[in-house]
Amino acid sequence: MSFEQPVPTIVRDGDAVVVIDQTRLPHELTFVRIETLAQAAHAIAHMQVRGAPLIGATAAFGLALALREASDDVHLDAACARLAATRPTAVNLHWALARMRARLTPLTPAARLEAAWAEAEAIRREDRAMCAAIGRHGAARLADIAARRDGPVRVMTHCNAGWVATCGAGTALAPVFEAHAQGLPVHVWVSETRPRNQGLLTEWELREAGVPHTLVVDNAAGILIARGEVDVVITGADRIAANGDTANKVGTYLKALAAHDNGVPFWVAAPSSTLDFAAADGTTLPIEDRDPDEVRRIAGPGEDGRIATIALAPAAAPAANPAFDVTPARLIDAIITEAGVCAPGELAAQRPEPAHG
Ligand SMILES: CSC[C@H]1O[C@H](OP(=O)(O)O)[C@H](O)[C@@H]1O
Repeated sequence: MSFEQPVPTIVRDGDAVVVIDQTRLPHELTFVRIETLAQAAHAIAHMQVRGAPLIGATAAFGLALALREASDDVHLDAACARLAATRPTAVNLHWALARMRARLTPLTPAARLEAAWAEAEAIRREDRAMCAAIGRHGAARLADIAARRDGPVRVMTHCNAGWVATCGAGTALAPVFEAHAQGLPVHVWVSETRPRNQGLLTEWELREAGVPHTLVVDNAAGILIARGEVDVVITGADRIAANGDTANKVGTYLKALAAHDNGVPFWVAAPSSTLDFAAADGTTLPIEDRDPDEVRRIAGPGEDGRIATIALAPAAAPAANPAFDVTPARLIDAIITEAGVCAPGELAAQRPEPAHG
């Protein structure tokens, strides 16, 4: 029995879409009903919706919502620009908008709304299938590791690339969920991933799925790897350049360095919608700088159980908040996509065909 996404992360409901509000997780599972372009853009920019593949799907549905308001070329272009401006690093957002534009531009304005809903749903459905394939390919590699050792396969993750970040079973976590579903013993070292602590979403997903795991601070990664307590590091990706250089949540690069220094395999898992063949290498990948207050402040349930935000550092503390970094291909041992597992240098063979023409 393969692992299935427990709760839909995005689903159409009439003339709206309903998404999980990830800013309330892992403490509260709540939903947001998105009815307009503005609400879709807000949800992406403020990370109510997050995770490269889910950002792409949400932008696609956001375009359909925009066309409910008006479907002429000027409005279509303005809506694409507004959604594209929400977050720069996850290429899935820009891939989805380009795919939607290629599908809609040739149509008459009157035919665009129905086609937009259909194309957005196709993107959602295809991402679900891509996650499942990544799970199968990755689980087979985890089984290879299991065959060489006693005890559970010990996986380290970074940030959250689980089912809440996608339209399906996840990317970096999909092999873990699939291996666990197949009865393969695994244990996951879950890095909290400051400053937004998306690792707490990973902890929640794994706990709900009954997968053994241990939550650790990001800075524990080095000693765990050096001690030989990690068999493989698996992360997601937000944008993978043609040579395999990978932009992912800040801190990924440091884990890749520690893994490389200790001979621990480092795998990146992502659907082909994360591949950016327009970027020859990682030197041009856009890195999002987010509000420094995300470094100074943190949110969580207070004594009364209500979500509160507290200041870890004074407002006067100068802070910087690069949200991603770039891991060079030389530090990556394998890239897992829906097409299979390859070395970074073999990505060209996985270049997807254009969706329309
Ligand atoms: C399958 S999620 C991929 C990727 O997206 C996350 O970034 P964010 O939480 O800012 O949306 C993280 O980098 C994941 O690895």
